[in-house]
This record gives sequence, C-alpha cells and structure tokens, in this order.
Amino acid sequence: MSLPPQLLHTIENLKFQAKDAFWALSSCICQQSAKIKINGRTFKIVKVLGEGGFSFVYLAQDEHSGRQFALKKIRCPGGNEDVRQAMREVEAYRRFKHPNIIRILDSAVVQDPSGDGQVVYLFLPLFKRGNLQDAINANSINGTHFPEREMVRLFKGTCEAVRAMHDYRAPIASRSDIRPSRENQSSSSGGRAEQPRSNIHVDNGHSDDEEDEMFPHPEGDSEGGYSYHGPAKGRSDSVPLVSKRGPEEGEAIFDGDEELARIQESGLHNGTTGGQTELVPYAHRDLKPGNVMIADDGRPILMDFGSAIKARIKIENRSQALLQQDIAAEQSTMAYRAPELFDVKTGVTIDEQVDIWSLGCLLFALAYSHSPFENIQTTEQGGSIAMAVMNGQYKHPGSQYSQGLRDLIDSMLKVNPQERPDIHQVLEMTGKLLQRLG
Ligand SMILES: Nc1ncnc2c1ncn2[C@@H]1O[C@H](COP(=O)(O)OP(=O)(O)OP(=O)(O)O)[C@@H](O)[C@H]1O
Repeated sequence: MSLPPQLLHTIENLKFQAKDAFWALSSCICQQSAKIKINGRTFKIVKVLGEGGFSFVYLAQDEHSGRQFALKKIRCPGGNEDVRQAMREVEAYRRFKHPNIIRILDSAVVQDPSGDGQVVYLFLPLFKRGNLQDAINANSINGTHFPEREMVRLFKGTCEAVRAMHDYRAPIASRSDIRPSRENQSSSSGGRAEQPRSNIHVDNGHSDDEEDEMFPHPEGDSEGGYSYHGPAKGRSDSVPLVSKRGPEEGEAIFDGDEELARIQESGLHNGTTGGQTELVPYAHRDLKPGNVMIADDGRPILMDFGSAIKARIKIENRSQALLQQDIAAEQSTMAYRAPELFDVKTGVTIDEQVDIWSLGCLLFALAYSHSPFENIQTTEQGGSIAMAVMNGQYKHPGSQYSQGLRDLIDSMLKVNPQERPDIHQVLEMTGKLLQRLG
C-alpha cells in the first residue's frame, strides 16, 4: 500500500527533526564533554598540556572565576589499588612544601564517566612556560644553548627541591612513618618481568597503617581537611569523593602567588609546623628535565611525585631485590635511572643517592640536550642503555662550558652510590660554581 505524498513528507520531516534533535543532543553532549564538574565547580577543558604513562594533563578554566589550572587526570582502571597509587601522588604533593616544589590545589576521585573504574583529578598551578625538557627541545630546534650561569641557576633550584625531600622530617607523633615497610619484611615478586602499573601490587615502601595515613584525613584535621569516602559504586556523574573543602560560590579556588608567599613567609619549607620531628628521607626517583616546570618568574619547580618513595630500603633477599627492580623499571625513566636500580643487589640499602645520579644526568641533559645514556644504541659504544649505565660509560661532547661544570656532572655520575656527593655537597659545589660564573 502506497502512502499519500503528504504523509510521506511528514514522515521525512519527522526524520529530519529527529536527526536535528540527535545532532543537538550530541553536540550538547560533546560540549559537555569539554566541561567537567568537580567539587561543585564547572571547568572548561581548554586543551591538552601533556600526556604521561597513565594520565592526561589538561589546561582547565574555572567557568566562574576564569582562573586557569593544570588538571591532571589519572585513569585507574585497576580499581582501588590504582586509586591508592594515585592518592599516594596526591599525598606526596601535600607532604613537601617548598618554593621549588609544586603545590597541589585540590583533588577529587570520581567514577569514570566513559567507562568503568575511577579517575583521580589533581588540580595543579599552571606553568605556561613549560618544563626544562621543553626548553632543551627549543634549544635543539634553534641551535642554541643555555648560558652556563642560567643553566646552573636552574639546576640549583632543582637541587633545593630535592634537598627538601632528602631532608624531610616527619612529625614523631606519626609512628607509622618509621615502621619498617611490609616490602622490607616480606617477598612477593619472585622474578616478575616488567609489568604495567595496575598489575604490580606493591606498597612502595609504605606499611598498611601508612597507606591509611596517606589517604586524605577527615575534615578539620591538622592536615587540612580532606575526606575520603571510598569509591562510589554506580555513580556516573562527577561527584567528588575525595575533596578538600569545596570553594564557596564566588571564592577563588586558588591563588598560586598568595600560596607561594604564604609558604615562603611561614618557612614551611620542609613540611612540618614545629613539634618533634625525625628525619625520614624521601627520594623522588624520577628526576628528569620533563619533571621540572619553569615558573613565570623563572624558578624551577619540581613535580610528578608519582614515583616518590621513602628513600632508604634495605634489600634482604632476592625477591625484595627483584621487586625493587620492577618498581624502578616501572616508575623511573631509564636514561636517568641509577645503576643500582638496574641490578639490585641483596644485602644493600638503596637510598636517596639514586636521585643524585639522576641529577647528574639532568645537568648533563641541560648542557648537551640529552641524557648521557640516551641514544646509546646509535653510539660507537654499541651496548644497551643498562650496560652503559652500569659501567658508567658516557662522554662529554665538546662545548663552551667550564671544567667546573664538567667536574660537577662527573661527581654525580659515579656508579658506586657511596662515591657520589650527597645533596648538601652537590648544592655546595653548585653554589661555588655559580659564584665563579659571576
Ligand atoms: N602544572 C602544569 N602546568 C603546565 N603543564 C603541565 C603541568 N603539569 C604537567 N604538565 C604537562 O603534562 C606533562 C605530563 O605531566 P606529568 O609528568 O605530571 O604526567 P605523568 O603521567 O606523571 O608523566 P610521566 O609518564 O612522564 O611520569 C608534563 O610533561 C607537562 O608538559
């Protein structure tokens, strides 16, 4: 039976209307996908700033105040263990308060709207000038080099951030901070090969109690009022489950300069506010130019604390050694990784000297645009990066830089960690070099 032409037309019209409605709906959805609501605020995602192994970093703008932030989105497909790992990063950001260390502004754990699992959002101050790796890349493209004084200044600021970690003092009240880690007491790896983060169930040197400690504290506590209510089952919106006190309507979520001034004035450079403390050195474990941002005033700012860990780990047996190798393989960048992390020996204590090696690589990279152990396959040395690192095989390319700079790099790139200077000695040598450079 054929339909009258008028009815056919009406049907076509309805089809188009339905299409229009579909497009309107999808464009609305698309527009919404460029916005995100966290802790009661709506943020516009302006662009992608960078991408890491498990995360995206976006430039986000608060719709209300117009302020811009770096929003790090960490996917946690592996469930609670991944969320815990991400929360360790949040906690590490909060632990170290220093003018050369990035401060976290806020965080939230939400149900991933595009699938299963959770997402952890970190609000960070925006550094428009990029990081030291960006500056190195710009040098390579333009055929330019850092002036030596500027390079040593950037290096010194980075070392000051590292010193705050190596000299970290924990309040004594928090006894869990000094208990031996489960990692040090038991073995669980048994020779696993390099695996993705979500499959490695390690505690990164933290006891169970400390893991609890590392979760945000209840509202109103001394740490500043985070609260964790566990992952939300079946929620599809972006309701924050972990949140600092959400900003009131009209209240600026953050003022980076004010915050920095507060840190500098209060002298809270080492995370403690008085009372009894004890030394609990932390290692960053992934020092490299890409993890040092450049602030508007030119200050180097250390970031990316996903790999930060209590520095001193006693290796008592082969399984613990292999576990540490796994962790290093997953979290530390190979060309900047210390030799003792490539082949972890039994009966030794790994410590914060791993960072000194990475600082040597970082200063070398600032000077010559690449790590001493990058592009190793293409050199006449022939061996792998691991072999070159473990043998301490590298060469300074010809340059205008002073012998003092070369000596400083060489002092840090000692295969035996005990022969490397500690961070205080590195800073002393760096200061003297700066003085000589005028
Ligand atoms: N606060 C910020 N301001 C501007 N850009 C940023 C900021 N934080 C991160 N980025 C950009 O995003 C990139 C990735 O950030 P980040 O290193 O924190 O991610 P990641 O997943 O931990 O990376 P990786 O896999 O290297 O450890 C950085 O190299 C940088 O270019």
